[in-house]
Amino acid sequence: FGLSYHFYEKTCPQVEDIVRDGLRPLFLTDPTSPAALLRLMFHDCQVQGCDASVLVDPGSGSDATEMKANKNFGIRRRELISIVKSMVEAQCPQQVSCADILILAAREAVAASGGPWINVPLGRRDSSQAPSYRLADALLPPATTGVVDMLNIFSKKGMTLAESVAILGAHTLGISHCSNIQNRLYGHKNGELRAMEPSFAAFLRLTCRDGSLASNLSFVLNDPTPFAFDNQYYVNAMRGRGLVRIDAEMVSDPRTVGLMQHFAMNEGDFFRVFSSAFVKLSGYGVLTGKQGVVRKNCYEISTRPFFRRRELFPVTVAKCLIRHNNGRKILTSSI
Ligand code: HEM
Ligand SMILES: [Ca+2]
Ligand SMILES: [Ca+2]
Repeated sequence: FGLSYHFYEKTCPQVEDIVRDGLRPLFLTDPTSPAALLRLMFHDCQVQGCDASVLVDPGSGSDATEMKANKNFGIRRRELISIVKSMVEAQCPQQVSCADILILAAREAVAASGGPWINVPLGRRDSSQAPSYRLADALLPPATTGVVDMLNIFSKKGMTLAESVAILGAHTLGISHCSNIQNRLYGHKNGELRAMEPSFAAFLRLTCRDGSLASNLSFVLNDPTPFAFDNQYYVNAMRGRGLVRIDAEMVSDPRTVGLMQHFAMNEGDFFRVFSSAFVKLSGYGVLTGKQGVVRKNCYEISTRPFFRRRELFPVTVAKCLIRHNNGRKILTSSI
């Protein structure tokens, strides 16, 4: 019982259109949001699988949720998923999981930025438990991740070497905060500065001047075209302008440099391999069938399966009405 390309055929055939039409205007008002949603998908899938756990807010069954993890620094625009979810709920109540909406939103983020349109199977369910921020901090890769650890992360998701190099092409969108590249400028470890093109190193030092306060506020573009999903990330990295360690190290590691070069020259191949990598990442550790729940609000863990809530609904309303009327039985008789 896995994911399917026709999962909502009967229950919400228009779901993919709702997500697309809902997001496009939001992307226009904030062109940095596609990058945010693509990274959000990775950070969800990496912790307890693609189950929308990253969307859960504190105060709904767990007091310190994933977003409290240091490694989730820079994760933003989670509210877009809630906005789209409410659009979907209006047309197909209690059918579509937040986990599926999150994947569809990331797919739209890629397509709307000029990248490939990726056909993704659906049928994920939402977690009914929010993992602790400690688990997120343990599982999300640090900014200092090198090639060996990166390949380890993605081979666990069934990705080939080429797919692992292609999924990092997500860094064609968005930004990195200076705090995440400090190690590359002042660490002098692993010959990192030497590998960097000198004028780029000078530019980074200027943009990310020392000082911890400034470094959480200032940022650098991941590639020269941060709003366009293109292969400039690879072109840029091949020129010694890779930003975070993994971007730079992939052009010096013999296992990955050939693929970096290839994707820099062949955008079509990058798009194709990225698409299959995306499907593998988005299918990682998913809950399906009767596992998990379909949350009503993406930010709230529901403690009971949904049908139980619906059964309880009239009783709950009745109790509230009685309370609000100080026990007078005016309205309650109509229930
Ligand atoms: C070993 C793997 C990875 C490492 C070490 C890594 C590291 C980072 C770091 C340090 C940042 C900067 C965050 C900030 O300062 O706000 C970043 C940004 C980003 N990452 Fe990754 N990343 C990895 C894999 C991925 C994957 C698999 C995806 C998506 C499929 C992804 C998508 C993004 C995007 C889109 C941004 C820009 C976010 C924005 O503009 O808000 N990354 N990454
Ligand atoms: Ca998750
Ligand atoms: Ca780009």
